[in-house]
Amino acid sequence: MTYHAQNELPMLQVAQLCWQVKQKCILDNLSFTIQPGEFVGLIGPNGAGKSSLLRCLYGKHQATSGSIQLNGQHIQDYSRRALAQKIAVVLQEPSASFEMSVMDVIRMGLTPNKSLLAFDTPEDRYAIQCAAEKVDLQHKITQNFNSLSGGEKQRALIARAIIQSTDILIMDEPTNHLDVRHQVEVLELARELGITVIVSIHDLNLAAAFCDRLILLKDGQMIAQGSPEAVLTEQSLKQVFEVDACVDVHPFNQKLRITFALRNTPLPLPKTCSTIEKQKSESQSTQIEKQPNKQQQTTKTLQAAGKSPVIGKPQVMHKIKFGQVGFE
Ligand SMILES: Nc1ncnc2c1ncn2[C@@H]1O[C@H](COP(=O)(O)OP(=O)(O)OP(=O)(O)O)[C@@H](O)[C@H]1O
Repeated sequence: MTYHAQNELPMLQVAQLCWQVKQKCILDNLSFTIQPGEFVGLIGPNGAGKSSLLRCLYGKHQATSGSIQLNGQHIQDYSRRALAQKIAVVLQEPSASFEMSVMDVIRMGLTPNKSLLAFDTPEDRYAIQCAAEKVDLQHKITQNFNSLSGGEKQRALIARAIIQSTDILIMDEPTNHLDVRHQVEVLELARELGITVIVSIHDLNLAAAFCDRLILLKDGQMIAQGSPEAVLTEQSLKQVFEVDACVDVHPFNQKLRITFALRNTPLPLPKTCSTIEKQKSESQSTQIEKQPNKQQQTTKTLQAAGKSPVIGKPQVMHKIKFGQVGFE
């Protein structure tokens, strides 16, 4: 994270932000600040409000109450063009399909800073070429954007954001369509830009590896914010995602490593087996009282399970004992 003087004005200041749709509260009283150069991750389960919060931050949604200030000025006081000069946005799915080449899509990043009728300068063409190379699409620059794979589209939109040359980059699940190498590369790329990055992300290991700070949301409320170490605890993950997680340190990069288990108790035996186990233990307590012989015990267990005893086949008992199969 870049150094910030203690009293430096936050780049973004969000105060008691609420956003409602038809009386339903989607974002509930969120307050936080973001400093220049910070890499901030929004995390939380599906429907937590990550995309809604990002949409408020880049001015697509207007807050129902509360405020968002960018460099000390209310976000709704910026014109669309002025906002596009400050904030670049990479969305999960492009809202429009672009019947144009990759080069033209990337070139769109230049428009907030150029007049509409201006021709490309050699510097513009160089910037487009460099941005395409950065996202590893230089060989597809003339291809139609709509014919790209999901991951390639995502990278083209990131190239468009790169040449927009803004102070803030907002990305909504930018790693969604990407393979592992490109996931890491996209986040590295965003980090290398040295600008403020706000990213919603589901992969908590990537969030821990790349983000300076995390904001953990659930049901539109902020559950925690702070360093990955402060936010990604086993308790908070259990509370928010309802899964058991093991949080330790990755030996490669010394960043947090999160491993999930859906349950921390052994899987229950199949119903037939556990029923039989229960009946068996009841049978055993009966055995202590009455001391029946082994054959009587077997018969009693099988009868309790509603099955006919098969005398002279002890392997059936063996199967019951180890819970491998039922009688079916
Ligand atoms: N325009 C809208 N109208 C009605 N409900 C909406 C609208 N936008 C979002 N919501 C609701 O708000 C909640 C939060 O949605 P949002 O997309 O912000 O969550 P998210 O954390 O980004 O989820 P995911 O991880 O699944 O992308 C959801 O219940 C969603 O259905």
